[in-house]
Amino acid sequence: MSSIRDAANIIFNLVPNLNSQQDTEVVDLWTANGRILATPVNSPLDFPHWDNSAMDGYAVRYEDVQNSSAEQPVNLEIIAEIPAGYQPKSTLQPGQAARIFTGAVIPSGADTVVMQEKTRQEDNRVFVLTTPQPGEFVRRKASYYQAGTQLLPAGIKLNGAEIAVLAASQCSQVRVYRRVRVAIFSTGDELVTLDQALQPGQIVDSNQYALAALLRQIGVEPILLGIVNDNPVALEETITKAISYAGRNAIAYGGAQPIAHADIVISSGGVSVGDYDYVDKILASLGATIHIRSVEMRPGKPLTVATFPTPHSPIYFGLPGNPAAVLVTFWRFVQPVIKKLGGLAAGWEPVFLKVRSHDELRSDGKRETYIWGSLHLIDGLYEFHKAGGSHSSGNLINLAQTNALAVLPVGKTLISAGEDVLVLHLLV
Ligand SMILES: Nc1nc2c(c(=O)[nH]1)N[C@H]1C(S)=C(S)[C@@H](COP(=O)(O)OP(=O)(O)OC[C@H]3O[C@@H](n4cnc5c(N)ncnc54)[C@H](O)[C@@H]3O)O[C@H]1N2
Ligand code: MOO
Ligand SMILES: [Mg+2]
Repeated sequence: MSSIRDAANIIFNLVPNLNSQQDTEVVDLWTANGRILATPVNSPLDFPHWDNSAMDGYAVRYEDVQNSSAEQPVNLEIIAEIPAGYQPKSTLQPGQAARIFTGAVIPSGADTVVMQEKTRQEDNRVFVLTTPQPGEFVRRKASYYQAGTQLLPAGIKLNGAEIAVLAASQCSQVRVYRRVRVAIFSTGDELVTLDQALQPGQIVDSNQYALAALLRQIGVEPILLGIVNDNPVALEETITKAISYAGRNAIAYGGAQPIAHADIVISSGGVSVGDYDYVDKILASLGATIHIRSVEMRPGKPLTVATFPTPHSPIYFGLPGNPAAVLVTFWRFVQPVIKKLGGLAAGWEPVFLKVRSHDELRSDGKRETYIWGSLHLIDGLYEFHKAGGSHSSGNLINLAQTNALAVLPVGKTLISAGEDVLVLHLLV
């Protein structure tokens, strides 16, 4: 049985780097939200593009107003009005000012802006009621970004701020990593789809719905392979299909024939020691290397992670069948793998926060224990509240509304109410 730390190291090191040329696509900026930038972006534009005003007011020569005050205001001749979007036509001479508005180009000769509230205008003259700082309220050309240097690095997620930066630099299309392909299926003779009448002994395959939703939450459209019976032949057929899946986004590697399989295959169930738990056996018969068979964690102990002796092998996750184990192992291992595989250079690792626990938390101390619950903001600080009801890994009912998992390491049997606890933060 691997410790969580070892398992995490082994699993995260299995993740191949997507090829920054072949595993990419060009998308329109309007649809780039949430995608990972595949190549660094430079801009030929300076930001700001030209010296411009940060205020509505008057562009002046600092020299003219350096001793101005409310008692002894300097007054200047207003020689121009410069709204945003216009090119100034004249140069300020000593004793002159230009009426200017936020975002408008600073006229030559001027070096400082006095905000309107610190002035008084009489006809074509402005009285300056303060001494500004030299250069005040001038947004200097290239002071935010110099043309030709790196604007955005590869490997970052494009959200509102990054998309604004790209739009401002007239980047209408961007090269991003292709979406990660993930195939999922469930195993178990007891499983039926949710529209089937339940016979004694049967339950609905909720894991596939859970996994599909978790994947869509991180921008992956899952390949749904359905329910597979506890039957070695059917299982082998499905696993073979999953690892050789030729999907819509077929990609050619190294100029060879297009081979497009899932990058990741996730099954749930059939990885424990029962007579009908066939997953590991089938993986072995297909020549897979099984990197992880079980992990010192609760829930989630019988976790299988494997790869196949094929170029660009998918990573196979055989998650334990219990619904809580599926969610916990997905959040702890699978989600980071998908983010890393998807090209995210940093920030793909699980995030643990130290917060106060509202409730007493207990474990037998034998395995690292993940207790589901929610974070509540109390006076600006997060507090962990344990979900009520049974924490059996077969109970999916009280998993609803979970947004954090409290972690009790091996050997830790009790966290008293009010004590600090590390929680795995689940907000994506
Ligand atoms: N002798 C032992 N038995 C078990 C051990 C052990 O160490 N020794 N480990 C237990 C733990 S911990 C877990 S977790 C489970 C994992 O079992 P499997 O991965 O083999 O999963 P199954 O046996 O197929 O199912 C377990 C449980 O989950 C339900 N299930 C399965 N698939 C779904 C689905 N798609 N949707 C909803 N629920 C599902 C299934 O009905 C079972 O109740 O093994 C323990 N046993
Ligand atoms: O690991 Mo199991 O998931 O404890 O129920
Ligand atoms: Mg089993």
